[in-house]
Amino acid sequence: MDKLVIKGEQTLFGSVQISGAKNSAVALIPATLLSDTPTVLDNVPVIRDVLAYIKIIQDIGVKANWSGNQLTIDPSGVHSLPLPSRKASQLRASYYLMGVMLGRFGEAIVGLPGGCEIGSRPIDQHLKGFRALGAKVTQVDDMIRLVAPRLQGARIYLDEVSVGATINIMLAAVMAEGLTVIENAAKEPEVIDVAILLNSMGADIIGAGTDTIRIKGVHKLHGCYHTVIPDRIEAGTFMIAAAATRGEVLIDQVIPKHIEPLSAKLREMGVAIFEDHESLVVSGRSPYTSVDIKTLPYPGFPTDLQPLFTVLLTQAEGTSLVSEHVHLSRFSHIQPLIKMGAKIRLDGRTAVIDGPTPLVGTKVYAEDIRTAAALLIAGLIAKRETTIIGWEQLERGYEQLLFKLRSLSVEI
Ligand SMILES: CC(=O)N[C@H]1[C@@H](OP(=O)(O)OP(=O)(O)OC[C@H]2O[C@@H](n3ccc(=O)[nH]c3=O)[C@H](O)[C@@H]2O)O[C@H](CO)[C@@H](O)[C@@H]1O
Ligand SMILES: C=C(OP(=O)(O)O)C(=O)O
Repeated sequence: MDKLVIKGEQTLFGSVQISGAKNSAVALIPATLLSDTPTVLDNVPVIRDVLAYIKIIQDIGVKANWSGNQLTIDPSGVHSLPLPSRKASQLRASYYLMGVMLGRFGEAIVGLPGGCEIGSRPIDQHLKGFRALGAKVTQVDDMIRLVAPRLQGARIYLDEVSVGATINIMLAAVMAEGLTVIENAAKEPEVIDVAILLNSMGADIIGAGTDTIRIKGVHKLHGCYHTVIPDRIEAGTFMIAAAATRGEVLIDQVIPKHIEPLSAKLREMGVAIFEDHESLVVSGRSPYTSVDIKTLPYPGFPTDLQPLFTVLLTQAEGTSLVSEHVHLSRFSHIQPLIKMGAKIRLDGRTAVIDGPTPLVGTKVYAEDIRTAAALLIAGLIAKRETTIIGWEQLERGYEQLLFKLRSLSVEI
């Protein structure tokens, strides 16, 4: 199926269980290859990026077995092989095989990563970290080669707060000689999740979740059992959808603190949110007032929810400003939204949204996963039907999305 047709003017009601986090799972899976005994990962989302990762590691001798959402990874047969670009470009997180292979075998040959096309996404900070640990880095066409028979701990200051670089350097440094200190590190919950896994495997990491992470190298890691944290972006998607459709949804199996930057903004515009330990209820209201958001590294407002929040702001009274400070040109959702009737203009890295405007369903094209999610929400509130081409991007990161939406009374 190459298009998704959404009936307009729908309201979400009911409860939904949030799956394990895509951006954690795709880092935890390669991290398990640093040991030579099996690790059990629980709450792993069955999504396309995870399945692609499993295929990649199976090709280098790793055994992986599913039991529901539990994934057992046996890396005892892993061997180092070049990861060609056609495989590495299937997803962003293939870059973690650089840190893992370098840490485990002292050598890695990995193609440049893929992922959402949301502007330039350099990996210079990953390479700066590997160089600081003593690796020789060369690039031929779209392949990166890293060599370091023995990695040596180092002090690394990141010029950009990067989730990928922070995790990749942690992966390479866990078995390096001596102490590594990452300064200006990313503080995202996914960084902490990886550090918890590595520590359960025998690593010595402190400070994950702050901007200074200290890693004392150890000689060997072992397998363990670990549960993937809930996907805060999936949770945010349902929260915004509930608010935009003026519905009421219980979002279950979440860590409310991880979604605080979104909850705070929703409350500010008039959405009612009731929090419990592992769940929250989002209750849509009318009218909403305009608010401004600025995407920033955690605990700032997450860039991955910016396109979706923009849709909600088209329904708020007044002018809202959305400034993108992480992926500076992440605005491919703006044109399709304008086609649906939204009043949005772009001024550099800021979208200016005048609302409220009724949206009208039409045929729209989604270039990446969060644009697809944004257009899905736009389709739910629009008049008439919306057809999304490129909707299969959603399968990269949303587990059983259509099933979950149908259970919230959505016709799709
Ligand atoms: C698989 C995964 O986890 N993807 C997430 C990860 O992507 P990803 O790890 O690619 O994003 P980063 O946190 O690295 O990027 C943040 C910013 O730093 C810049 N940068 C990054 C690395 C580098 O070497 N040089 C550099 O300049 C990027 O261009 C961007 O402007 O974090 C992003 C920011 O929360 C999210 O949008 C993605 O969903
Ligand atoms: C940008 C995203 O993912 P990736 O980094 O995998 O492309 C995302 O999940 O919104």
